[in-house]
Amino acid sequence: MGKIIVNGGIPLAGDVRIHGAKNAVLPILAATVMVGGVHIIHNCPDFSDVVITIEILKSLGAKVTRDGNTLTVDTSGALGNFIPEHLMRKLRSSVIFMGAVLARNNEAKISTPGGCELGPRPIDLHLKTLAQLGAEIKEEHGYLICKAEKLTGKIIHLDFPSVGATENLLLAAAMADGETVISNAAREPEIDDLACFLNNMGADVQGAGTSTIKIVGKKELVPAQYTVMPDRIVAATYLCAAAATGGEVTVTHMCPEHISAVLSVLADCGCYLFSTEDTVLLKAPKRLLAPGSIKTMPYPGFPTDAQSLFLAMLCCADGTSIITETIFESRFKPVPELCRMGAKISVDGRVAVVCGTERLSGTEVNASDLRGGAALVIAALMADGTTVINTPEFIDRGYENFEANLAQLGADIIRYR
Ligand SMILES: CC(=O)N[C@H]1[C@@H](OP(=O)(O)OP(=O)(O)OC[C@H]2O[C@@H](n3ccc(=O)[nH]c3=O)[C@H](O)[C@@H]2O)O[C@H](CO)[C@@H](O)[C@@H]1O
Ligand SMILES: C=C(OP(=O)(O)O)C(=O)O
Repeated sequence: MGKIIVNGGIPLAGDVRIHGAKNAVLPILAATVMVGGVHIIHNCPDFSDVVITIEILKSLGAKVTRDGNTLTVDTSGALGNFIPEHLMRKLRSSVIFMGAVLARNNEAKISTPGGCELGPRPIDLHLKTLAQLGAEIKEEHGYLICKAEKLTGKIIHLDFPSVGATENLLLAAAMADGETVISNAAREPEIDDLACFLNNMGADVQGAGTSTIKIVGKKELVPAQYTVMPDRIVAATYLCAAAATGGEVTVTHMCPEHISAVLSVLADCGCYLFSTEDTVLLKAPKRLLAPGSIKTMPYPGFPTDAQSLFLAMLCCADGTSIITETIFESRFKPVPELCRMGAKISVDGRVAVVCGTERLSGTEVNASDLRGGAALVIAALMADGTTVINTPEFIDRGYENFEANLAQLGADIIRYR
């Protein structure tokens, strides 16, 4: 088990470049199996969720090579329809292979996916809506056996705008017979990115990024070349780290429009922000102001994936912040660890009340999920003294060169593997 050691109290300064988005690249890589041939994926970050997705692709028969941030994925031989449970359980996006493999092979055998433990994460909406397109799905010995002689386009209403269910539907509908219309679709930018990749493969997807998506099924697709969008949650992470430490940081190669809700709260906290098309400069005040209340919502609302980051950042703000988590049942896991560092946070169900304190003090804490782990690093950067963060492997799921980037911004941070 590795650890991250941080000596806090240094305001971050400088520039940091944002890598490709985890939640975009994973479904895009899954979509490559829909048609045999050589796909080239640029701006593909190198972290453990991508490494596992590559293992899944290989288990299906694909050949994958990396040259810097470009992946070449040859899916000519990716005719497998079985994904072993030990790979499925390592990440959430493994479930998107269901739509992809079904579209190519009319058959898929997978187990339920993993991902961060944030409370129950059922896949009932994925199963229900794929069944509406004509898939028959049975559960046997812990595996989901999915079969579809033929997938047929339908008008489908999602009871909740689930990101993953929208993605699975996009893939299955892209090669179905006829037209599919998804209403109450998820509007996250990663959905639009996946749709753009599918359209590069010759699919006909219109309206992605809005709540109504129309897909006209195509009999054949072609391999594609694509550049993955920047990671909006990673951008939010560096901005929060800069704000928490009273720093001045420019985040580059990002899309400010994707994090409008995050930028608006940072401005309420007293930060000066200057955005261009693909950069954000943040100058933080000496002490942040508590922004009042934050409520996580589906896009374009405040992202649940940024909630833990703000929770940590606001521990030392002037005033009381109320954070309501509406997407996941159990996403306040870093709270006990932050309290051990001196934070004053009380949680009642889905609401956390953070009473800003003057200072946090370093101690030994345990990361237990991806963003919660990043949040502990933010707390450590603003704390007095030394903080040891155990199990940083959770952070490795979705951040490339995290400690090196923070060190580049002036942080005193070391990673032991
Ligand atoms: C790999 C990836 O892209 N992960 C993101 C994706 O996760 P994911 O795709 O799992 O998120 P969903 O939008 O599907 O889930 C949101 C909520 O809907 C519920 N639900 C979902 C599906 C379903 O069939 N039944 C059901 O009840 C979930 O339990 C959760 O409470 O979107 C989340 C919400 O923005 C983000 O936090 C994750 O980072
Ligand atoms: C919850 C997250 O990821 P996943 O859905 O892959 O667990 C996340 O990226 O914060």
